[in-house]
Amino acid sequence: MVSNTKGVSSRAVKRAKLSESASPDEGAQNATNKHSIFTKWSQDRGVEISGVAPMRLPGRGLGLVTTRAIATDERMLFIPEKAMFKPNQRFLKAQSLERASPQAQLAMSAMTVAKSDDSPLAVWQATWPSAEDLSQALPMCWTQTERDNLPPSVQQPLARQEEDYRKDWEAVSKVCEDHGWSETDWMYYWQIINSRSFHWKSPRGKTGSMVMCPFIDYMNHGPSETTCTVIQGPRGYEMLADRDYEAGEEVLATYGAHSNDKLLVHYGFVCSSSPDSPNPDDDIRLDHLLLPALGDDVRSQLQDVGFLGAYALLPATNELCFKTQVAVRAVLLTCNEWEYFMASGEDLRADQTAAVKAYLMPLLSRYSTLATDNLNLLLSERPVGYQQSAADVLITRWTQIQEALVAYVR
Ligand SMILES: C[S@@+](CC[C@H](N)C(=O)[O-])C[C@H]1O[C@@H](n2cnc3c(N)ncnc32)[C@H](O)[C@@H]1O
Repeated sequence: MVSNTKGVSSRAVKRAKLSESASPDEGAQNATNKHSIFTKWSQDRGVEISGVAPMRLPGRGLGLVTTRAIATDERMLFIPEKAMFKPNQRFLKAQSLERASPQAQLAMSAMTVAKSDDSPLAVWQATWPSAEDLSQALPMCWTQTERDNLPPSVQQPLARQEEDYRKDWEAVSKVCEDHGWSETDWMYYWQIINSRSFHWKSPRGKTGSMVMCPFIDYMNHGPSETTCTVIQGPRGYEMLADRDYEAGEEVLATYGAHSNDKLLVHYGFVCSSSPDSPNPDDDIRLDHLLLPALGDDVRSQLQDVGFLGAYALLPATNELCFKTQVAVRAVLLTCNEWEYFMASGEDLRADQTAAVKAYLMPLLSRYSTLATDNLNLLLSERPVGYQQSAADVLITRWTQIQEALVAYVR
């Protein structure tokens, strides 16, 4: 039993379940209604909303937009703990799922409620993306052709996500079978939780848990230092304006200092980033180029000092990350020189920046060729086997990679 979802008016539920009509105007009207109904539903549960409202935004689903001018530090949202949807520990215990991952526990709790007749979450569910929206956006659901075009740096976080998904499915598959729910049903709720949950640590509890928070889950992501502040207070989450806003501006929160590779895998989008306006959180991973080039001895030396892997070019500063600089110097320098650089960040004798760049040039040039080939294929008139949305996001990511490489080797 999830206490914070009790008592929803069944009239509101039925209204929210109105199917979207064939007429575009009526469809738009219903879409507006379901967001108004959910806004009221959230307020009835103690969510405080001031000066923001949900709005459909091109290329990013729904987002929160200011309805009036907002001053720096003004509170736009407050989500009390009582309005949060939490894992249902009693149900999880009864199903022997206490040891499942926090994501699996929350997804299973949400699915159980959402699939019940007259679901108390129906008003909220009506505002979530559809299974089709998710499968178009998330690489884990893409066809092999689309996945083959992903940059090599995306493969590792994708493999990790698939491993997490597989373990969670193994943990819950029997419970799903008992309830007559398919893996496709389950995957939808797993993906919803993956992209819409928060980590809440109750001031009363010893441990934290993953939760869902109504209304604030409309908020789209922006890079670090460019977004509103979401803080956890003793009674709930607050969202404060980071600057003055005019009416009609989108307000963003940051989901973390994530690279675009990670955003693509977990959330199905990439932030804009170009040499003129780089994303401070982005990096262009170079492991697939550098690790094979280093050789066994150097790799083992780097492993000993904790510098093996996670090599990157940083588009925001047009520089190589420190680990990459250490790794290439392990090839170029004597042991003393290398250790001096590792400890001080400076070269003992002449500055090795140009030598490091010269070492990397053939590798980066190979990567640039791969980016060009993939872009040519995606930009060809009719790339076979690609959904438009997958092709678009791949074009964006490969262009970012290509631009960062060109800016560095210039
Ligand atoms: C917590 S939800 C935010 C609300 C969501 N836009 C919706 O329509 O329900 C997270 C999802 O929003 C989308 N999103 C968030 N930030 C975005 C951004 N900066 N650009 C494009 N899509 C974004 C992604 O689909 C992501 O998985």
